[in-house]
Amino acid sequence: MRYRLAVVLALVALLGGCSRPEPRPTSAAPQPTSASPTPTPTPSTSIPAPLPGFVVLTDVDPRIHADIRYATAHNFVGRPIAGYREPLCLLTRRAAEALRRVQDAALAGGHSLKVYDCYRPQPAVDDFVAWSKRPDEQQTKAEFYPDLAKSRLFADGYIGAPTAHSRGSTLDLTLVDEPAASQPPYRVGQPLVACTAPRAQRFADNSIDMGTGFDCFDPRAHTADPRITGTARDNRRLLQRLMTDAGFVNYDREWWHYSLRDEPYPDTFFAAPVARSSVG
Ligand SMILES: C[C@@H](N)C(=O)N[C@H](C)C(=O)O
Ligand SMILES: [Zn+2]
Repeated sequence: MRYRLAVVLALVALLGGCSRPEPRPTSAAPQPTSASPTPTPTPSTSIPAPLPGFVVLTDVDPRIHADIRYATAHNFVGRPIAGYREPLCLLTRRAAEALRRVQDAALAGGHSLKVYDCYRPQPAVDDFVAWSKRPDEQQTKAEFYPDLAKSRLFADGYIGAPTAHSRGSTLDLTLVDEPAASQPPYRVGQPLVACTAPRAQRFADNSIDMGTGFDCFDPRAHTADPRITGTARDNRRLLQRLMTDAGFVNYDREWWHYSLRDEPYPDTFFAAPVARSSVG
């Protein structure tokens, strides 16, 4: 009997990830109107497993740029995040192929996509949650959440646990000019500038101007924030049109966050690390 149970558990593990009910926004957070990425944490153990039907985005479309921030120290935590073993964008094949169509359209207009984060393993989400409970660790506040208390980051919907990213068809991205301008490397300890500062002052990301930097936890990052006008507003709208035309939905609190509407794993949150060895 015990043996039979073990076989069943092993089969579940082999099928990959763990299935959960569709996440809901936390009651503390305002309700997002689209692509809700602020679900209620669901207690359960995620099973590291190969990622079925996932691909490395650059294998599907090598023209797409990548700056996988959570594999580096240049993110809101200030160090590489658990589970990011390699700086890769892993996605379901369906999402990657949809992005290839977005890239075709972006290139026709003189732009290219640049991805910041794609599939995010559950251990990375756990790392974010653990970090959020250590109020003393705020070395990146000046850049990433200059006007928001760290204690509000999850409650206000800027970080999700669990997150749609763990289902493999959600990603964070921007547009760069093509050919892309070079970007200075981020050096740990360099002076930090608020992500809400004008483009010429904040970190010199080679993104076209989106009105704030990436992972800027501030209402100015809300896609339709009325303070974002002119070129930056046009650029957000351009990204939104390109992505929407290919079947993605924007999260209205983050101009960079998109989910494939028709995702293949709407209920499954994966845990395998971000590494080439995790894809089939
Ligand atoms: C943390 C940020 N890049 C992001 O993806 N936020 C949403 C809300 C998420 O974590 O799902
Ligand atoms: Zn995101």
